[in-house]
Amino acid sequence: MEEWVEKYRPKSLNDVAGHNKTKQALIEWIESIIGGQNQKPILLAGPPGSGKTTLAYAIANDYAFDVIELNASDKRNKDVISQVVGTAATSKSLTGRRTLIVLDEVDGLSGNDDRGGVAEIIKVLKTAENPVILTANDVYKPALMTLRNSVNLINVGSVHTNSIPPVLRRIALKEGFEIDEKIIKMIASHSGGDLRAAINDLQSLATGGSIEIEDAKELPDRDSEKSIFDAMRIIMKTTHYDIATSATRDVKEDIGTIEEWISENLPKEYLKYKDLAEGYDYLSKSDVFLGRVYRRQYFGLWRYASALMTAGTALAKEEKYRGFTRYGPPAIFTKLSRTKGSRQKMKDILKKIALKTHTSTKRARNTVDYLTVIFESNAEVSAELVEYYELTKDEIEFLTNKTITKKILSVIAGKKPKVKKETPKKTEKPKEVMPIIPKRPRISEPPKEPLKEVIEETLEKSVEKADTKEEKKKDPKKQATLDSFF
Ligand SMILES: Nc1ncnc2c1ncn2[C@@H]1O[C@H](COP(=O)(O)OP(=O)(O)OP(=O)(O)O)[C@@H](O)[C@H]1O
Repeated sequence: MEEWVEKYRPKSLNDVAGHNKTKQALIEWIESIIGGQNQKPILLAGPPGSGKTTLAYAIANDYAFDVIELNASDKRNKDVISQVVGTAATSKSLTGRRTLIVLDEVDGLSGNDDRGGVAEIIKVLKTAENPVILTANDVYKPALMTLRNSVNLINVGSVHTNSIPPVLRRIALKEGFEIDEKIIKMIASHSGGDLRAAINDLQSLATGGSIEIEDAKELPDRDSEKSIFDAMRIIMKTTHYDIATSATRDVKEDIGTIEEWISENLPKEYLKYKDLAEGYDYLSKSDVFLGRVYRRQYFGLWRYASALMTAGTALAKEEKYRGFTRYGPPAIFTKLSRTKGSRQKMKDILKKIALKTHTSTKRARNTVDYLTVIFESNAEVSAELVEYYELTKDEIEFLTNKTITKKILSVIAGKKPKVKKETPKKTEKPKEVMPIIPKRPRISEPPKEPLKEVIEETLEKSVEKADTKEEKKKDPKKQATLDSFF
């Protein structure tokens, strides 16, 4: 399916929503270049999806320039850059038109990479005679400090919320579907000035069938925090290390949840088996690190887990997949919420068994396995077990089925003594029942002799004992010392 953001990318500056000052600055810049003046390259800096690349293409189109784009997915090494920016600079393209060079996502470059890093780009830009437009999200990265001096920096803000609805309305009209104005407004306000996100949201709602207001309410809010949907899109689409690792920076979900999201969405994006296998390989490695972090509290390993998860999976693909992908939340979460009731029931059963058998609930799982087999084969034993473990009807049914449960319960009912309905006759004397008094244990038997005598006798005995001990001590012959051994 074609991505609407590409399909409806404005061809002319007139179609670019908002950014009036930027458009004016670009027009003046290109006209002065056409007029033969030397101009520094332009660096368009602004949030994702605000239209930086679109602006570059639109101006090229309006002034009949061909575009050579080097985006982050291309191998922007020194040779490629100097070949494109350097040698092509003075010549016209095959069509005889001039060329505009677009270097996308320069904030993805690392400062000291000598094969296509910032230093190399600056060197090449100085020799470039063709106009160059660079784009970046985060121009204040330290790596771009020196680059900022070699360019004309234009800050492109996010698209104003009021400029978004007309774009969405136009797309809906061209796609031939009707959409409630309230939903349009909702998409616009959710987008937080990211027009690409707004168009993607519109497309994902439209491809889901009818566009309902309830669905629109579910849209991720991009205003407050970066949404997990954006993070997915960035990780799945980019082939650049820095961009991938920073994708999850402002996402509110924890790292474990992000891992589940990547795991869920990877096969939706990576259609080549090799890419997919490699992607999962990185994800599993990240999981190993994450396990260590949790188990051993080695928080230093955290960043390796995060890098393997984001950049590892992003770089696993050979090349970018174009086209629209509808990312979604991990199925495991919906499954868990669906099965919450039954998991709770199992927990209750395990707790009961664990309590009676003095084991952990983990061990009690084995008992459950045996129980289900016994329930199916022997109703009498089952009845005893059910009574012993104090299982309820629901719980028995949960472990087996309705018929077996009925059988077991009828055995239990049959065992219970029947309550006599007739009341005993008043004249009849109740039979005397001899109570069975258990024999007391010996220890607690009272001494047969009177207490006083017993005490006196014991005292006498102990005095005698002490005397003989004293005598023994006094008898030197009987005293064994070390000397006596020599
Ligand atoms: N101001 C705009 N007017 C009309 N369409 C826009 C505008 N901004 C963005 N879009 C739409 O969003 C898509 C993405 O925009 P673009 O690639 O220009 O964003 P960007 O600012 O370069 O983003 P990134 O920083 O992620 O590269 C475009 O293809 C276009 O469909």
